[in-house]
Amino acid sequence: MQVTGKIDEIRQWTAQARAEGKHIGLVPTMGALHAGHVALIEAARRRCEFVVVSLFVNPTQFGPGEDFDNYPRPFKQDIAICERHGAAVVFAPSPSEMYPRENLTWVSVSGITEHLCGRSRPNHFRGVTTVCTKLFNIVGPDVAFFGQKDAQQAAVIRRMVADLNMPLEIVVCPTVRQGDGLAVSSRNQYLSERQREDATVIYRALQEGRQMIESGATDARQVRARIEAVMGRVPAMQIEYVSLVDPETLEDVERITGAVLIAVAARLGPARLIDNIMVDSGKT
Ligand SMILES: Nc1ncnc2c1ncn2[C@@H]1O[C@H](COP(=O)(O)OP(=O)(O)OP(=O)(O)O)[C@@H](O)[C@H]1O
Ligand SMILES: CC(C)(CO)[C@@H](O)C(=O)[O-]
Ligand code: BAL
Repeated sequence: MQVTGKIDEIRQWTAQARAEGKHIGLVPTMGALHAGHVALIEAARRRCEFVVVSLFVNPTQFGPGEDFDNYPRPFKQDIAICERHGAAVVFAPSPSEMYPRENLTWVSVSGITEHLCGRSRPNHFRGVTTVCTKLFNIVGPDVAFFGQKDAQQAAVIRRMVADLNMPLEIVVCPTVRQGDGLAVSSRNQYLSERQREDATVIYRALQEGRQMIESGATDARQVRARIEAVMGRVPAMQIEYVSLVDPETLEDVERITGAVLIAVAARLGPARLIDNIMVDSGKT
């Protein structure tokens, strides 16, 4: 496995792989790799002969007061995980390699970025879409792999790629969970043992929402109230949002007909946690 922080170098390596007829898969990450990332790398390996994993804590997607400085960066461990799971290349640029000058050019998706996490993280998705565009331009992947855990991010990237005719396919992989249902996330590291236990209420609450819908509930307000009540059993849980939205437009739904995405965000001590499930009411 090769490792580089240099754009010129990764370009040479991917050009060579392309010339050899290999499909290039890209797994964009911010490092602190875990089972969720490993599932993306494995999905990439099944589809592509040449898998690039990027490790880059992207400053432009963090707002003031967010955890950019504290975000975990266990570089050696990440390299070992990529090697173990068969990546061909790790691309781990520095901030100055990615942003050598003041950035004046942004890629931003309107509409769907304004719901859910967009409300509390105003420039977040602009940072994500800009850095993903840069990564796509640098690596030139045939396929890029994202996780459903960040459902809004996946929807935004899909939309950007479609709207701008970017020549790659986006694959979204299912959320990897721990045995008790908690979605695996790098930010779970911020939780104390007690908070880690409390965090399991999020998935239980989502499951209650699923059961209500599968038992025939069609009023989104009622389902939301139930989810909030279950999460509220943990006094330390500060709910940011519980939303039932259309999976593509991410607009709130009032009456549940067909597929609905239930998405939540909450603060628990030092961590901001997000999770979601897709539920199909079977009604059209
Ligand atoms: N539990 C998971 N299951 C599937 N994919 C995941 C999971 N967690 C993260 N991913 C995906 O991995 C990619 C890189 O995400 P990132 O490096 O931000 O990890 P993260 O654990 O989501 O970190 P954070 O806690 O900062 O949100 C994203 O496409 C993300 O959706
Ligand atoms: C897609 C991404 C790597 C862009 O920095 C990041 O938002 C993430 O890790 O989900
Ligand atoms: N996984 C999403 C990246 C972020 O929260 O900044």
